[in-house]
Amino acid sequence: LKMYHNGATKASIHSMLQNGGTVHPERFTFSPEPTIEDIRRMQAEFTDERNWNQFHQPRNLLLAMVGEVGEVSELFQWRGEVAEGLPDWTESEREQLAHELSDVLIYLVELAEKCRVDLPQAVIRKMALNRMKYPASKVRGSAKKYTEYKD
Ligand SMILES: Nc1ccn([C@H]2C[C@H](O)[C@@H](COP(=O)(O)OP(=O)(O)OP(=O)(O)O)O2)c(=O)n1
Repeated sequence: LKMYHNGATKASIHSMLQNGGTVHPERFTFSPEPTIEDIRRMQAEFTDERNWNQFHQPRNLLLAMVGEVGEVSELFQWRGEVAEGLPDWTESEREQLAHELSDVLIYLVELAEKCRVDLPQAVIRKMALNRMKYPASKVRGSAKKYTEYKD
């Protein structure tokens, strides 16, 4: 792994540049685009152009997504624990991971579309439920499931 000044890596420098040059190597954000709706539309165009909609029923999309989750798992198996930022991974391994995670997302987004779940809004609702179920004041620093909390 190539290290720059103060142990910064190529990935952490990329994240610094992404974050307006501020030196917070631990901070990471996504690009604002494409949105989930952009991804839905791009995949719809991809399948339309190939007349593949006939194969893309919800159950098939679910199986395809789970298959791609398996491919993500393959990249992590037998490695032992992997630290945040994947410091020991090669550029090629990182790119493979980016591909497999994208496959999972593409199928997830299309599955949600075919099930008529408005995914971005569903996430907002679900996160509101999560916050109610796990009040920060009550659960901070503990990973217990909500059923294990008394009062
Ligand atoms: N019937 C299909 C086949 C592929 N794809 C798209 C969505 C995924 O992003 C990607 C999946 O392609 P592959 O099934 O070829 O899987 P991989 O890209 O993971 O290749 P491999 O299984 O060889 O690693 O292509 C799709 O929408 N519908």
